[in-house]
Amino acid sequence: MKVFKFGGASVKDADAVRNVVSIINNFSERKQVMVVVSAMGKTTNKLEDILSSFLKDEDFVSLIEDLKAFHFDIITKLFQEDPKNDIFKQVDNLFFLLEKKLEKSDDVSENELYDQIICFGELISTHIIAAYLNHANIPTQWIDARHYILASEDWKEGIINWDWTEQTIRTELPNMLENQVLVTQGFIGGSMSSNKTVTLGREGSDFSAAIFGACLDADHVTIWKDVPGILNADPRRIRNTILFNELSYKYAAELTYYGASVIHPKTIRPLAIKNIPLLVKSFIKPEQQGTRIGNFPTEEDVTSIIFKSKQSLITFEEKDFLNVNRANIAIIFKELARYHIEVNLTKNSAHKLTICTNTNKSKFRKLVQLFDKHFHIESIDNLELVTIKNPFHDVLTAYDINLDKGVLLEQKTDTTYQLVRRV
Ligand SMILES: Nc1ncnc2c1ncn2[C@@H]1O[C@H](COP(=O)(O)OP(=O)(O)O)[C@@H](O)[C@H]1O
Ligand SMILES: N[C@@H](CC(=O)OP(=O)(O)O)C(=O)O
Repeated sequence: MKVFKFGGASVKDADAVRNVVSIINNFSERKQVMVVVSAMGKTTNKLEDILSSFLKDEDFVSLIEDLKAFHFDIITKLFQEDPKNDIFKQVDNLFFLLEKKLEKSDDVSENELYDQIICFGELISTHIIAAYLNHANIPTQWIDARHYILASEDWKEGIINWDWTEQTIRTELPNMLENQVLVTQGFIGGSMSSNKTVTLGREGSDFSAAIFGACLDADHVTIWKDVPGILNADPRRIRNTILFNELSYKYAAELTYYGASVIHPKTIRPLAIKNIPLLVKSFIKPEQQGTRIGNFPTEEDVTSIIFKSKQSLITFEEKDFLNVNRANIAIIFKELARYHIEVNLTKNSAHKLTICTNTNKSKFRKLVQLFDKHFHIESIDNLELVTIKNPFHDVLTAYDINLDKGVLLEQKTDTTYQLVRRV
């Protein structure tokens, strides 16, 4: 069996959905294929705006209306010859349920509410894709990922219960895959302790595809993108990029760790453990090979450039003229792990520990609360982490990487050059 994952860009309008259906038709046997789909276009960002307006007591209803109109426009175009198709009622009902969830309650934290609202993007898109596949005479069943992927109630970044998830997927899905296409949501799972939704981290649909692929021992997992495959840099940032035909799991994991947004960082591991190939292919030119990620030799001499934006440098400076020592470094790192604060780069000197991390104001406030007694804590925001794998002399000039606004931190090893710059 195989798993196909389609992201927001691949289902952003009616033509895009038609293209997805033609890929499923042409590149699968209409069975033994599990299709994992994200929310359409920028729907997840729109849902975040709706939630934030609701929390600020601003007008969120008109934002819901806009999002509903966006989806209705797509289904009206797709089901022109079938205006009575059930999908119209289903989408209407999902928007009704979305509005119902937006009711003030003191029992529900903002993060928990976030997950109950944000999941609607994927719920709506998968209903539409499944209905359109059936409309195109491709037998398809919609399934609810929350019944198969179980996660902890770490809202916004649920941690997978692998044993339960693997057992359920293995027991229930193979039969269902026998003679039809299964369509399900990326990015969402069900809670282990209630029947609530838990999301798996922004852009986490790739990870969902890897979970299904690993649990079903798939022949391969294909992620369909708007680029020809994995390139040595984001083509939106660098001209004349190079396509990797083959890439080792290790190198791919490294690129995603440094911030290559083309695949979610959690995607590689479950597939690498089972040696399941991960293909990254273009939904614009689906007949092209794309990139195959597997157990290939590491690419020692390819230069790759990765930009990770929305970074902050947080500095912990000792208040008592004590040096930053092993003991307090350990305490700081323990708390960073507890609050899921990513450490993308570190530097320590006699009195200071500096970390480069993803900007997150509320997590920063938490750190200040925790460590204020012993440390002066400062954050510098609006930064970008640039990582160059296998750099060469003059690499910055060659790739036109401009440092005019200032570099705050720089680190070089034999194979990797990293710098944090202002943007
Ligand atoms: N190394 C890279 N190779 C290819 N694409 C990259 C790379 N780094 C960043 N990207 C960007 O990732 C984008 C695709 O990811 P994304 O927009 O998240 O897709 P989707 O939402 O459809 O899953 C590309 O359009 C490209 O600009
Ligand atoms: N819709 C979610 C999950 C996701 O993975 O989306 P995409 O595949 O479009 O990056 C998000 O935007 O975060």
